[in-house]
Amino acid sequence: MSAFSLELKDVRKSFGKSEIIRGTNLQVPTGERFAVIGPNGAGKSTLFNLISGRFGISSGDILLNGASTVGLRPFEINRLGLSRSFQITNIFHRLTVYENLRCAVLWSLGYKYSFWHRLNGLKDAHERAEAVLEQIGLQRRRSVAAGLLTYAEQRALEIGITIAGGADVILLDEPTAGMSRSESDAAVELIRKVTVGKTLLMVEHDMSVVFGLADKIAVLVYGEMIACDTPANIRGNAKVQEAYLGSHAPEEAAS
Ligand SMILES: Nc1ncnc2c1ncn2[C@@H]1O[C@H](COP(=O)(O)OP(=O)(O)OP(=O)(O)O)[C@@H](O)[C@H]1O
Repeated sequence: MSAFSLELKDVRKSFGKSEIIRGTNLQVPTGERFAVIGPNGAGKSTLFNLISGRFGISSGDILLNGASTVGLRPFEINRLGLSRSFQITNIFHRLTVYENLRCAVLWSLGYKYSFWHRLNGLKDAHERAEAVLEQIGLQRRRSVAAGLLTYAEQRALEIGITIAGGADVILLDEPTAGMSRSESDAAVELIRKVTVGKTLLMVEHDMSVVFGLADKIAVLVYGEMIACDTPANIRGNAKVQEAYLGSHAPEEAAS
């Protein structure tokens, strides 16, 4: 068993003649929370797309729990234990909150979307969906159509859908984007709670979220990982200050 849930080894990705990811290395130890930060266009989303299998890498290797995922399709990587959030787009707006979660559980079990006729017999899926519903604090909203939830509730549901299948490695894409300060504080607490014992990699622009939640921060600038360190060391890293953080890092971690 690898000590690292996720490893990137000299990963490169080009679109046409443009090299967007330029030899990235990253080791995420099992059970740790990592944040990837960097300026707009640095390649953060591309990196997520490579890790989750949406795009193929041009060269290098990506290991999930010690095994290479190169060449695998997103659902195959998902079945190996990696789940990625998609910023609300994976919510079915006409289904209720509970149905969305049950759907996500069934998807992870391999029922895809042809499961409807078997639903009642699937006690495990029901219990798992109920457990996630409780974890994300939306029990009272269980019968509400997801499209009628508030924005913050939809983002919580999105996190619920991401963790519903029981994946060990969770990728969250800007989980607090568009939230007020108090909503984002609540989201941080939710993420902290649902990722206990799991490995988290998140892309996030809000530095108080990043510094409050991450064990380690990886800084990506123009496709190169210029630093990966604890929040305190990242705050004090002159190279990072110059390339990205400037005066934007919070004075003290918000944890
Ligand atoms: N499918 C694609 N084809 C061609 N170029 C792409 C593709 N996807 C991303 N890029 C380019 O890769 C670069 C990095 O984009 P990416 O979205 O990964 O950056 P980012 O760090 O996530 O930015 P932001 O913080 O603004 O979301 C950009 O120049 C973008 O235009």
